[in-house]
Amino acid sequence: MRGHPLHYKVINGQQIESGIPEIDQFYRQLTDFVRRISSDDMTPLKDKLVGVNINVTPAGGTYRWHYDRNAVTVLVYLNEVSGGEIEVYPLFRIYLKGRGPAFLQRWLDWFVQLNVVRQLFGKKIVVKPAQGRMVALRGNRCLHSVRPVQGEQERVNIVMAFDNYKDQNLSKQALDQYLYSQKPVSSDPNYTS
Ligand SMILES: O=C(O)CCC(=O)C(=O)O
Ligand SMILES: [Fe+2]
Repeated sequence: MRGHPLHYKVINGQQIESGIPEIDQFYRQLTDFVRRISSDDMTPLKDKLVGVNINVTPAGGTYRWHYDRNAVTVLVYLNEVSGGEIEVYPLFRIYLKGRGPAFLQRWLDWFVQLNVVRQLFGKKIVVKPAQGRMVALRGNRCLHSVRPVQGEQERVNIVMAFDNYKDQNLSKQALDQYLYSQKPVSSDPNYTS
């Protein structure tokens, strides 16, 4: 694959809940901490499939520049590998939060992640994966990506998503409309308000 491919395997939230319930518990126990650092009414996602995941990124795997759909993401790295650093531009998104047309948000997101824009205006933070290391970010505001994993070993981490209680209902509506409606809607629920 070329560019910044999406290249990883996922153990989803339902598999975690039945097979590794301790991790599901840990996810729910983090809620207070996330509320404190974000000063917002965050909850684990109602959607059990996507709320907590374990990502297994094989050697050579990367994760392209993106924003998460949810407000706060907490990552816990389970092993140390060479490469595989997460790169973050904190609060770099020009975020309309549904107060503008979807095409404009899509264009702003495309523009801001251009190399030249990032290099001129951004201040990048790079974090190496290490066993037990935790990273919390405003996933829908911070532009982030993962550098290629080097060596032979897979990179393994827990990804835990939190969102504002009200926003979860909104984005669920948008997703349901996207999945089930006959009407043409914006092609990607990331860009519906
Ligand atoms: O694995 C990481 O360090 C980041 C993963 C990520 O950004 C995501 O799953 O949305
Ligand atoms: Fe992400």
